[in-house]
Formats: sequence, structure tokens, C-alpha cells
Amino acid sequence: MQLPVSFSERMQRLLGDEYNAFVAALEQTPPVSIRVNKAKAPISPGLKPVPWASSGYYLPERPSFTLDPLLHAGAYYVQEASSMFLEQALKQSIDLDESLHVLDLCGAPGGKSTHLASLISKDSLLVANEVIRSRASILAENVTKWGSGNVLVTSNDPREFSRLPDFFDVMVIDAPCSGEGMFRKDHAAVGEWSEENVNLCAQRQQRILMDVWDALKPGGLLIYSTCTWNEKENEENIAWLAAQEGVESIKLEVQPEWGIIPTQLNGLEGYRFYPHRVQGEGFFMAVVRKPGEPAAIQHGKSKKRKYKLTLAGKKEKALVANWLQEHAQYTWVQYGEVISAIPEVLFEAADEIYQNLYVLYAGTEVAEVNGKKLKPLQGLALSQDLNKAAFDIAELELEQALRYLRKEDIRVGTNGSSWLLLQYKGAPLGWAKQIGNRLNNYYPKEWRIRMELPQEIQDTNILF
Ligand SMILES: C[S@@+](CC[C@H](N)C(=O)[O-])C[C@H]1O[C@@H](n2cnc3c(N)ncnc32)[C@H](O)[C@@H]1O
Repeated sequence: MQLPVSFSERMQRLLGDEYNAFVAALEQTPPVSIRVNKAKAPISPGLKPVPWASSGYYLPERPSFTLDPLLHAGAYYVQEASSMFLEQALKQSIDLDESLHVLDLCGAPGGKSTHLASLISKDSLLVANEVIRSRASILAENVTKWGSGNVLVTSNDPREFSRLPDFFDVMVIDAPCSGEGMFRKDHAAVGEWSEENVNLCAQRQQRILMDVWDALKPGGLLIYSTCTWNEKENEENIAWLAAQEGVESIKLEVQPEWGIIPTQLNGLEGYRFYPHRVQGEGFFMAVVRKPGEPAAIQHGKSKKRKYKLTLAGKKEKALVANWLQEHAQYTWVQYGEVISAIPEVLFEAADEIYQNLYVLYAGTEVAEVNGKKLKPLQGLALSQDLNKAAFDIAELELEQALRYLRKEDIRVGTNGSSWLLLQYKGAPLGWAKQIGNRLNNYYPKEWRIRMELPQEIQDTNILF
């Protein structure tokens, strides 16, 4: 790999004696890691754990993930290991049993959003945002597959968050950056790198920080990360923010054997990940607290407010309520023909998000109403709270599951006219409508596997 000269000079200055080991590590095959959705697969796979993440594991080699139906079922997410350090940032800085409003501002494709969804309490709301619309759809797909039910996916420019002053307890800004830490995974990134782009990225990151700052509560946490190593986009930006806003830096405990390098600028802590030190890609993270007293958390519906969300009709609600477990804990809303379930304690906050932002997906999309007919939706099939007892179920073999996910016609030997929940190794994949012994495939067209299936399909056995 031909590294740009000014990049190499900087890295030599930063790493000193370790520079040669760093360059050698850039030539090695990147490690492969996954994060397991313990709500769907409550297991400890016999895999080497990522030391700083409770559900992160390394795989010995890269399988064809597309050919594992459990990935499509949201049973795990393929995520670079260094990024999973987010878990330490949260666990060491805030009580995750509290009910929190959390923003993941730069969310797509969804690694940190799905991680956050697993870490926060059921009474907490995650707003997973992505400004670029096409990428926001991918974020919504991954959030739906994860199936937590307390996430709203939005697609807004950072500046539009100023409409929500003092709203969030935690903000994660995984900023768009010059991507030096991805050189090993993505060789094209080396050719696209320039000092000028580093400067542009640093300026854009400052703009993003200022745009959303008012939406963070006094006393709230900001978790800032990039996948690059230059100081301008990292320590210097945190120092710049501290100079503007007087933030308090949060120091995290890192075990020496993790290989993470703590850094400091003007007394502000940061954490660096290098590929010769950790089994992961290049990464930087810093955690700061906004000055001021935390505002008291308020719940419940206020009497005076006019809501944007419309409640589902009693009749419709009665028909679908038992499709989710613990259905009494939800508020059922209807948007056009779609009935969704939003945790009742989050209704007020969710409505405020609807009033101010562009929402692509909210809570759990349960059913589509068409006159007297009800169609169960993909969000329900993939919900962690799906009440399987309410449906007929067919268990698929590997090849059948992949053909279903390709949206092909399959037969499973059933006969009837009801909706059928199709699952693989016990994990729901989606719906089919029985028409006699035929099945209509209702897997979402945009999500379908486009890859041709190989002649011989091998079970990847990643989880079980
Ligand atoms: C590093 S990626 C996020 C990765 C994601 N957090 C994850 O863990 O999967 C940065 C994201 O910022 C988005 N982005 C680009 N320009 C932006 C801007 N001006 N403001 C906010 N986000 C932006 C990109 O589209 C990209 O999805």
C-alpha cells in the first residue's frame, strides 16, 4: 500500500518506534467481527470475544454473510470491533437503567444505532438519524431487523435538531471523516485522501457539533468518534468544542491489555485505536459532558398538547393488539394505513420528534389496514416482542430460507389461507400468505438478496 507522504510523516511523529509495526499491520487482512442481538439469540457463541463489548465476537475468517438467513433475521450485525468501544463510553458515563433520550446523529448504516438499542433500557428512546435519504433507508432496514421497538429513524440535517432544545440526554456523533482508519479495509480510501480533505472534514465536524449542541440537555453526554487518526478531526476538535462551550471531559477506564491508547489535549481525554495494537480498525473516541445541571426527566401525557400522532381506532387496535407480547405497554398509532406500536412511556417524546423531524420508521410497524383486511408487516415479524403464539409458523431449511429472502416462490407443504410466519433456526424472517398449497412471498422487495445462490449452499453456522 502506497501511503501519502504527509500522512506517513504525521503517523511517524504520532507513533515513533511503533510506526513500522503500524505499517505492517495495514498490510494484514482485517479482522472480522459481529455483534450478537442477545434479545433474539440469547447465547454465548464459541467465538473469541471483543474485550470491550459484551456481545461482540471475532470470527476466524470472513464467511459469506449474505448467505446466512440469521443475519437477515437481525440475530447479529457485522460490525468492526473498535467501534464497539461505544459500550464502554456509555456504561462508564451514565446509568443505563434510567430512561434516556438518545440521539445517534450520523447513523447509517446502523452499527452504533443497533448497539445503542441493545444497551439502553426499554423506557429509553433512541433517535437514529441519517441526513442522506438513501442511506437513511438502509438505517431503517437495519433498525427494523434489530427489532427493539423503541427507536425512531429520522432523516434530517444536523441543523434541524435545533428545533428540539435540551431534548437529548446522550448524543452520539460518529462524524463523517477523512477515513484514515479505513485504509486497510478500503484501499480506494488511500487514493482519495488529501490534507485539504482533512481540513474540510474538520470544519464540517465543527459545524455539525455546533448545529446540534442546543439539543443536548445541560449535563448531557456527547460521545464523539471518527475513524481517522489526524489530530485536527479528533483531539483538536474536542479542544475547540471545550473552548467554545466549556465541556467537562470524561475519563474512561481502559484495561492495558486492550491495547487502546489514551491521549490528552488541554486536559481533555481521548481514546485511539491502531491496528498494530488492537484487533480492529483505526478509530478515535472522546466523551464530554455539557456544563449545567441535568433537567428533571418528565413522563406521561400532558393535557394541553395537541398531538401529531393519531391513535389507532379501537376496532383495529383490538384486532392486532395480541400480535405483540406485553401489548398493554404500547400506544397504538395509525399513520395512513399503517398501525404501529410505540412504547406508551415514549409516546410524548415520539410525538415531539414527529412534530419537528422527518420520521422514516417509528417503534414497531405492526399491520396495514385495508378495509376489513389486515396485513402483518415486516417490522412485526422482526420485532423482539413478536407474539409467535398468534400465528401459524413454518420452519424453513437453509435453501428454502435463502430462496424466500430472494423473494422467489417457495412451497413448504402447508395448506390454508392464513398468514404464515416463516422462520429459520427459530428466528423469524418474514411473512407469506397461503393460497391453498401455494405461498405468496411478502418479503420486502427492497431488502431481497440479489446475489445468485451457489450450487452448493453451506451453512455458515456462525451462531448455531
Ligand atoms: C462514519 S459514518 C456513520 C456510521 C454509523 N454511525 C455506524 O456505526 O454504522 C458517518 C455518516 O455521516 C453521514 N453524513 C455525511 N455528511 C453529513 C453531515 N453533513 N451531517 C451529518 N451526517 C453526515 C454519512 O452519510 C454517514 O452515514
